[in-house]
Amino acid sequence: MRCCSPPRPAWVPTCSSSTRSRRSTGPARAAGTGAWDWPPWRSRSRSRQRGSTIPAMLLPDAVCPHSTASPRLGPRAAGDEVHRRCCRGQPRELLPASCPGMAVPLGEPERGRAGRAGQGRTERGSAGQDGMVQGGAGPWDHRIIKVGKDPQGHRVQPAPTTTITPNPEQGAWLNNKGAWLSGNGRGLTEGGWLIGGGPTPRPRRVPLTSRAGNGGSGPRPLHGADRCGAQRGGACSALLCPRGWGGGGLATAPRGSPSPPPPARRGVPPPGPRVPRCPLHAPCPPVSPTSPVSPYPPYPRPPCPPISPHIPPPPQTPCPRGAAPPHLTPPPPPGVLPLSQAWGRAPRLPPSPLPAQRRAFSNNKILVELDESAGVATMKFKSPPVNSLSLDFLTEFCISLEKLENDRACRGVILTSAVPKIFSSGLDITEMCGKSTEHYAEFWRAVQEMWLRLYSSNMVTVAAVNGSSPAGGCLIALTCDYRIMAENPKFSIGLNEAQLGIVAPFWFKDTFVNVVGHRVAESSLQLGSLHPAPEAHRIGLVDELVPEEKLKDRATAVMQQWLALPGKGGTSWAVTECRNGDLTCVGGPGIEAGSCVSVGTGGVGGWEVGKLSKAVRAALGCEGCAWHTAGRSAGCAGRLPPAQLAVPALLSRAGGA
Ligand SMILES: CCCCCCCC/C=C\C/C=C/C(=O)SCCNC(=O)CCNC(=O)[C@H](O)C(C)(C)COP(=O)(O)OP(=O)(O)OC[C@H]1O[C@@H](n2cnc3c(N)ncnc32)[C@H](O)[C@@H]1OP(=O)(O)O
Repeated sequence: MRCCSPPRPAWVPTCSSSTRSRRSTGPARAAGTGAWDWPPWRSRSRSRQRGSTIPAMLLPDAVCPHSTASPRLGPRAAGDEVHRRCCRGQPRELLPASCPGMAVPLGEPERGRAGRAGQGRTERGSAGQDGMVQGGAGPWDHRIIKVGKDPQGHRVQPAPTTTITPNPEQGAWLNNKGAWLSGNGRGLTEGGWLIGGGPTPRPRRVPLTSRAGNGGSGPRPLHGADRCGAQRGGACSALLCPRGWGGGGLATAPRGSPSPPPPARRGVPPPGPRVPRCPLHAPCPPVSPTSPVSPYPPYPRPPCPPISPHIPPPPQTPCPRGAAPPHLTPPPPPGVLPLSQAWGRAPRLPPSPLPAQRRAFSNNKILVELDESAGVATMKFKSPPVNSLSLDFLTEFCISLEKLENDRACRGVILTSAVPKIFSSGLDITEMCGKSTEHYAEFWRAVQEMWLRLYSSNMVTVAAVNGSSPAGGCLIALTCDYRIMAENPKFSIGLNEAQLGIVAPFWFKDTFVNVVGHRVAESSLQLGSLHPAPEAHRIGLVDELVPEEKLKDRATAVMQQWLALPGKGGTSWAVTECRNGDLTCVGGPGIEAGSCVSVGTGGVGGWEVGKLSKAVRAALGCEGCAWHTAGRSAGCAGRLPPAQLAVPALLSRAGGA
């Protein structure tokens, strides 16, 4: 029986052959032992392909680290507790009866859960993941088992067993979370992801009037009290609860969405007209200082981000980012509509007509400054004396990252410290002794969460290491795309756990190995070495050294370099045509015509541009189909009309992956 997925992300696989083969050290059973690595996550090479790998499985109950059957998490009580919270995010159909998550009555409307899907809740999103559907006894019975991003570029994770019901009168589709889908049955989309058909094992029709929640594109506001799992007695995670993220805004239909207005729910006044989702227009949600049922210990929730005074307040006002900049909209190839025309959405944010817009938000331990014009945020750790990674820090880190992840204006993050001479001292040692088992479990979960979110961020991440960075601090730097360190030899970095008499977790190790190579990692880990900056550079632990006063500028320059690339951080889209069994890029900004375009293994939007391996091409063997890829800042808005896509064919040729 399958149980819960990792704490996050929790995509449900569509195919065992999905992308596992592309991982160097992804989740796998240890040979002969039957044991599973945990957390099931990819590692990456330095020439990583962001978004090209995904967690490829739900974990069986026995290997869920939070389940009582897991040998990894220790005492049963802690396992139960965390497992319950973890599994809260899973469709109940997939939970075993033994799962503590099943303690929540099945009959209860899943409002809090539904609210997770696409409402400010971001899933560690591999940009290249597609929605897949199992089933379909009729043309409208589909079980979405994996989804990706919504049309605005926000990742969504609807419950993996979404049932889609047609609403013929309005020519659209409604899933069992109340989210509107658009499409024609062959190319249904939810949250911007194409879904297909097939027989449904157990189609579940949900009467319109009993639907609760909103799968992400529905009209109901995010921040109502009934949106929060905490309000119904369910577990509410600060990271999951939309109210934990002040900038979530309204979960409304994308601009130009063909979705019809939603039906009124019984007892619920019909919602107002849909308005474009613009974080700057989002009303500040009510924020409760603490949540009694939060799996996190009470902590002051971050205040809502300030709304820039120059942004007109009414949400109905057309978003100033709405129009596509002409110079960024490349001419489409013959017969192919520009993505923005095809779907009525801007493929990316226009440059602001105003002077550089900067926004900042801050919580107790992290200061975030977002330069909207550059699309780059700086996260400054400000938790003196040493920026130790306490539970509070980790929680705020994840919230800040998620905020930025949800912000279309942000495409890259620079991590640095506001504390002189210290980047981060690593895990807060005081969190690791004299606390309850539950606290340990919670703390460790938060450590993993931080790593997972950062590692798999769709934003370009650059560590500007302006001080010492032992252990967990080093992990943060390792988890970024690029590391620049101040060239002060007094600053050191490394995984020094051995010196503390503890062993770096294997995923610390894997991340380290990916950066410095096996042998260097081996000896460094065994000795618990802290490498002075010059040595760290020599062994490849950091990518470059610069004088401390130039660190910021250099990080900014590197970021610009990364963001100029198409794909993950880039702003380009490209269209490919299949000619003679090959995929040929017909061009796009920053993409040379004739270059290969990575199509991953199915799906639309968000794919990175890069080399398309012969193997993938052979697997796809596409003929006469068109494909496109959209960069993140295009908000993954790029979708060709279904008629122009042959995605199902591609998917089937790719083995359903
Ligand atoms: C609980 C469930 C999970 C269990 C998991 C078990 C397995 C985990 C296995 C491995 C993962 C571990 C990862 C880690 O990150 S462990 C932490 C490793 N960190 C260190 O070893 C850093 C130790 N600190 C230093 O080296 C230095 O403090 C410094 C270089 C960061 C700064 O030096 P300096 O400027 O001279 O400051 P001080 O040394 O005087 O320190 C100031 C102040 O800060 C306190 N402090 C330092 N580090 C930490 C820390 N990691 N956590 C908490 N507090 C820290 C230090 O004690 C001083 O406090 P004060 O005496 O009260 O002023």
